Amino acid sequence: MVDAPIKLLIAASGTGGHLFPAIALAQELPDYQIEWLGVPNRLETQLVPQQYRLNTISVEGFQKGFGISSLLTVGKLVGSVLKVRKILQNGQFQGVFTTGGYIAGPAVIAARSLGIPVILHEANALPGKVTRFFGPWCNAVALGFAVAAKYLPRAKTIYTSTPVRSEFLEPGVASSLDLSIPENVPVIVVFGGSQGAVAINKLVRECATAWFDVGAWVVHLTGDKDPEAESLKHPQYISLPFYNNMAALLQRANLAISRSGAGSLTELAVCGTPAILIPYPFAAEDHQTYNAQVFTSVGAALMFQQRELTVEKLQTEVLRLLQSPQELKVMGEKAKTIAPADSAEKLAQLVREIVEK
Ligand SMILES: CC(=O)N[C@H]1[C@@H](OP(=O)(O)OP(=O)(O)OC[C@H]2O[C@@H](n3ccc(=O)[nH]c3=O)[C@H](O)[C@@H]2O)O[C@H](CO)[C@@H](O)[C@@H]1O
Repeated sequence: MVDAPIKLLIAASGTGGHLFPAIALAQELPDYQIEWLGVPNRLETQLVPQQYRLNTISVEGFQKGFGISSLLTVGKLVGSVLKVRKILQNGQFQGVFTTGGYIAGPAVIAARSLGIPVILHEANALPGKVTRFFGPWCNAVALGFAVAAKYLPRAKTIYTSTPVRSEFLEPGVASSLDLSIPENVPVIVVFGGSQGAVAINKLVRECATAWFDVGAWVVHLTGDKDPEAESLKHPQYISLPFYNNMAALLQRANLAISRSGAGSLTELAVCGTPAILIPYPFAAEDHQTYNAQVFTSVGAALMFQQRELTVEKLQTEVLRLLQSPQELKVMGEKAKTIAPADSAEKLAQLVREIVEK
């Protein structure tokens, strides 16, 4: 008789940074029967492959009020926990994997109250509040950056790095770039996480002419919330709200200008792309600065805080780097030292060890 497949519920929601690592893990577990737990109106409805059934619950705003201070928050949490318990029981799930954030609270409580093991992956150098609070309840907390362990003294932490989408690891993926850019020109990629960054978009549009003048091309991933996204036209400028083949694009790029979300950073590291990092100033507890510091501390990137970054400064730094291929090369090599390529495998191994025990 063939054994029934192991059933795993993946609770990952909201941003590319939370979804892509979970999708990469799911792809590493082809023999598992996987379902998703998300929220009805967030990015998971677009990004989660259809083969994974998406169960949704409403937990919007949960993380913000998470101080156990507001009755409303506690009420919402109890409601969400009950719903997740029902999903887990009805589906007879044997394990839960989560990438943290607001969906993780109810997922962890529901699973642990039923004795179901939970593996949490925390991608950031400074773990989020939910991870710090619920980490000790989990069977293991896998870390995107080793430095995060010091903020989780009571959790069972293990460093796995953050999994990237499988195409990042395919040899020859660079040739799949479907943007018409001449071969020998320097390419600058600009992106602001999975949602785009309007403030960076504005700065870059004001800087770009000087970069075009020295022959550079700019691929600008603006997100879909920038009303001026279409305002710059130039033969060396490609602007898109979102681009899927990041693996090819980051390998082609000579320089990236980016926010410092954990997902973007890990991909930059895997591709060895030198970067100028501009942490999102309103990220919870300024965690993007902590992420960026992992890169600046080894010389893999430069970091500028948005409040201090003027058009002149960004324009000049980029021109300087474009004229210093050796410096770019060294930054790219340093970036590669940060990300081990087998993160998805390691994480899948950890899930198997815990869920199949
Ligand atoms: C604003 C905010 O709080 N963001 C957080 C969010 O990630 P957020 O999704 O904002 O940012 P990440 O850098 O982690 O991930 C962005 C992902 O989107 C992809 N992408 C982006 C643009 C595009 O056109 N195509 C594309 O595929 C990138 O390749 C990357 O995989 O969760 C991360 C992981 O907890 C955190 O580190 C980030 O700080």
